[in-house]
Amino acid sequence: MGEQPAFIGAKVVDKYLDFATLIPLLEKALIHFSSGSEGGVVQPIRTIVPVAKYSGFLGVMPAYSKWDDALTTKVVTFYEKKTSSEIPSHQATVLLFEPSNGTLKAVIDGRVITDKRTAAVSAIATKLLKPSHAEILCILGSGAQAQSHYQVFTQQFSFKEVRVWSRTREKAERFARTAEGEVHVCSTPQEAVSGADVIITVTMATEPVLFGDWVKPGAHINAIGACRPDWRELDDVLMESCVLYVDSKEAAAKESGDIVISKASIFAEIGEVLKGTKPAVTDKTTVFKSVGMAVEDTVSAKLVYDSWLAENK
Ligand SMILES: NC(=O)C1=CN([C@@H]2O[C@H](COP(=O)(O)OP(=O)(O)OC[C@H]3O[C@@H](n4cnc5c(N)ncnc54)[C@H](O)[C@@H]3O)[C@@H](O)[C@H]2O)C=CC1
Ligand SMILES: O=C([O-])C1=[NH+]CCC1
Repeated sequence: MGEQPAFIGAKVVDKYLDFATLIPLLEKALIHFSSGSEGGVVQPIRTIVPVAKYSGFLGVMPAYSKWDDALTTKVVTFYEKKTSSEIPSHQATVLLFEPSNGTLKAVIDGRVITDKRTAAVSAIATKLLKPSHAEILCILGSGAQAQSHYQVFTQQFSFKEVRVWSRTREKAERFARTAEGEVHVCSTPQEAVSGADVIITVTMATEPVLFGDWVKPGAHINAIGACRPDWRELDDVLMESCVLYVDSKEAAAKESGDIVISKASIFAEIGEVLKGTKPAVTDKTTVFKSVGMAVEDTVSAKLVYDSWLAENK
């Protein structure tokens, strides 16, 4: 038997995954992913196992990145109904392998990776697609992704006003209380969205919570939920009238009800915009529909492992 794999928990992951370091790595990964075989990313569509009895899902997300020489698989579970406030709706573990021989090098907490890399990718899309004078940020949802998106968006941009709406007002109020800056709690999603320049939808909704008629023309929307083909966050009016960007065309068209049900056509992957092969439209309403990609977990896990190794040699 060789050496035991390292076990890296959530606190350590959080310490090493700072957005300023993570964002450039994710930008490169998105470019590599959208460059076909030249990009050296091997990432099949994830396998999802429904656990219908408990309204849950288990996803397996493997990827290899030639440029990072990193091989991982994430195993993620997500449950529609929370059984306890202590157990997060999404839990994950990332396994990091030595690519040259397949040895397992590390077992890494994947929850913090999922929260942070998803928010960082939304920030990348927003930098490209937001209107030139973006003053009002609106967040629909108040869970784990709302937290990580708030963190990176307040770090990377300077909005004059941040609004939050959540199904349960008390949760929105808790979100506002624990936020570092001022957050205005709204009573309805329409109130929160009205006049907003950038909107983030981070809910477990299965029916639309954001309607095109409410959205200020030219706003940019990051749509993070609705990762099942029969789940939606955005209505047909918005999906049909926006310029639609995604992380992966193949995955988004298969996995998200926002696209499957509306049959909206995809304009570009965000990696194509970063590469310069597709334009960033900033004078029309844009949607970045994110479903989450394994290669984002790969580069995040490698950053965590390399930082951990440097301190624990
Ligand atoms: N695109 C990506 O890469 C990723 C997407 N996600 C998705 O992001 C969304 C949020 O995830 P987390 O913050 O981790 O979950 P969470 O469970 O921490 O928070 C969920 C939020 O959605 C709200 N919510 C639940 N049902 C709702 C409904 N029917 N209508 C309106 N609001 C509702 C809850 O009140 C809560 O504020 C989920 O849909 C999740 O699957 C999660 C990880 C990665
Ligand atoms: O990319 C990801 O890890 C997920 N996307 C939706 C649920 C989990």
